[in-house]
Amino acid sequence: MITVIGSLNMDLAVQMGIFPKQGETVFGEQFQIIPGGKGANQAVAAARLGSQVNMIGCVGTDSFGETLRTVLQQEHIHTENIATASVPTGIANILLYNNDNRIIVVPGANYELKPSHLEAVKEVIQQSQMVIMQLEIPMETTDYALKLCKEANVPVLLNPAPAANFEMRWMEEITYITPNETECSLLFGDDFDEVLSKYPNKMILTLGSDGARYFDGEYPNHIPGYMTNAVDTTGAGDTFNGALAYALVEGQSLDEAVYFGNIAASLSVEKFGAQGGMPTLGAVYARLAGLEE
Ligand SMILES: Nc1ncnc2c1ncn2[C@@H]1O[C@H](COP(=O)(O)OP(=O)(O)OP(=O)(O)O)[C@@H](O)[C@H]1O
Ligand SMILES: [K+]
Repeated sequence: MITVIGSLNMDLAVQMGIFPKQGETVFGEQFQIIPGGKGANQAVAAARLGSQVNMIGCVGTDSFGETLRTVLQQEHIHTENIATASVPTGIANILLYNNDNRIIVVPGANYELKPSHLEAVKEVIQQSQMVIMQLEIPMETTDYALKLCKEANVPVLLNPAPAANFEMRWMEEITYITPNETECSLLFGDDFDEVLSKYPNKMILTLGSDGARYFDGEYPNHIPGYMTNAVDTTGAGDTFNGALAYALVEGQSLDEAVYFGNIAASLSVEKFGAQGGMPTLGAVYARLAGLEE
C-alpha cells in the first residue's frame, strides 16, 4: 500500500481571447473544471499503474470536495481517510490567455489538514510500504508525517513543490526527493553535479524532456527521457513521482524505477490535462517493449 499525504484541488480553467482590464468584464472562450492538486494527481498516477493507494488530505463540505472524492474512488483509491473541513475545497483558478497562464491557488481545506488528523489515521500511514508527499499542505503537518514515518521506518518520497514550503532539516528524514531544475536551484544551488553528489541515491533531479539524474554513490547517472511529441506537459512531474513510487514498491532498483518513471511521464505529456494523460501499467509496458525490440 502506498499512502499519499497531500493536496486535493479543483482546477478552474478559463481560456480567453481578451484579458480584462481593471473594472472590465469580458467574455471568455471556454471553461473547464478539472480535478487536480499535486497530492491527488500523484495518487492517481500510482493507482493507474496498479498500486493500492490510500489518500490522506482534506476537502471542504462543498460539491468540489464531493467530486474530488468520487474521482479518486473511480481510480480505486481509498478515500476514507480524507478529512472534511468547514472551509472551501482548495482551488486553482487558471487564466489561459495568449499562450500564457496566470494561476491563483487558494489552498482552502488543504491548509486544514492538521497533525491531529494524521495522528488519528496513524496506523494507515505506519503500515504503508511508502509515503508520498508534496508541499501543498501546512508545514507542521509535513513535519508530523515525517515523524510518524520515521517511527515506523516507512520510506518517504518527497516532491518539494512548492519549494518555498521546504525545510532543509527534512533531508535527514526523507528517503527520496525529486526536485525539478528550478526547485533544485532554489533550494540547493545551481551546481547540480555537486548537489547530487551530496545526496547519493536520494536526490533524483528531473530534467523535463531530458529525463532525470541522480548520483549512485560512485558515478553520476543520467537516465534520458523518452522522446515524444508533447501536447500538454501538465502533470508530467506528478506522473513521474507516482510511477517512481510504484516501481520502487514493486522492488525495482532505483535505476530501473527512474527509467520506468520517465516512460510513464512521457506517455502523460501526449495527452491533455494532468490526470487525463496518466498511463496504465499496460501502456507503460507496451512502450518499454517497443524500446527493447
Ligand atoms: N516533453 C517531455 N517529453 C518526454 N518526457 C517528459 C517531457 N517533459 C517531462 N517529461 C518527463 O516528466 C518528468 C518530470 O518533468 P519535469 O522535470 O518538467 O518536472 P516538473 O517541472 O515537476 O513537471 P510539471 O510541473 O510540468 O508537471 C521528466 O523527468 C521526464 O521523465
Ligand atoms: K498531460
